[in-house]
Amino acid sequence: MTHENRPVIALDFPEFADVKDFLEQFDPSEKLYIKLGMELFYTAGPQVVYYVKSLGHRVFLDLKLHDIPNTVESSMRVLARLGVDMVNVHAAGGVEMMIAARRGLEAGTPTGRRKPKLIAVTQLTSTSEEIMHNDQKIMTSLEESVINYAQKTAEAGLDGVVCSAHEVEKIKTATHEDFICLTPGIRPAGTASGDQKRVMTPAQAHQIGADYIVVGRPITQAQNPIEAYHNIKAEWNQ
Ligand SMILES: O=c1ccn([C@@H]2O[C@H](COP(=O)(O)O)[C@@H](O)[C@H]2O)c(=O)[nH]1
Repeated sequence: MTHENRPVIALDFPEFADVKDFLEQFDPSEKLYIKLGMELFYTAGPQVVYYVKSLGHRVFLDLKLHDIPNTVESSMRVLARLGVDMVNVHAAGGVEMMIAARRGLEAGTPTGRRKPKLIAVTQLTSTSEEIMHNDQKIMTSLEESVINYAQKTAEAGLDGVVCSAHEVEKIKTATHEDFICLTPGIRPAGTASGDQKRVMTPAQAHQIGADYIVVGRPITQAQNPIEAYHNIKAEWNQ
């Protein structure tokens, strides 16, 4: 089991300048784990990755690739050159697509550089069982669907999954202890869930054995983001 002791901060901002403003609030000696998603990558591209890496932070590039295997493979080959620490795909793309993603990442990682971890999204943490039944017409329980995606991800040889903290124990049993469970949908007690449906506090996520927690708005929209980050980090490491 991995325990990444830093919460992964989701920087869902519209502009590169917002990233700079946010990161400048931290002591430069504090090394963070940053998640960059579609919003920033679509506006700022690789430059924002290079900037965050130049400050010595880790980067999870959360682009959730989901396309035909050939397209995913060639996109992963390109993403592998960026120097990020983790990337992802949607498990719904299927085993063949996930194997292609892995192949692309392996082929694209420059010699001597560590290959980024590759994980797959199971069911988004904004999805409830009702939404899954109505919109996706997957008529199993949500937990069964998540576990099925996790098993397919393991079969494809990926490093782990994105899931909610609620499913971590069952996923580890269905795959293996070292299979990464990265969990968004983290909400400290008393904070708004927003669009997230399957939520847990940092302390509960720790207790249940999540390997990574991802936290966005409870930090980035807090009155004092640095204090919010340190409180969540302390709760996660209790
Ligand atoms: O299932 C998923 C997959 C990815 N995310 C991403 O995590 C953050 C969560 O942000 P909050 O502000 O803490 O809700 C966000 O960037 C999502 O794109 C997820 O929430 N659920």
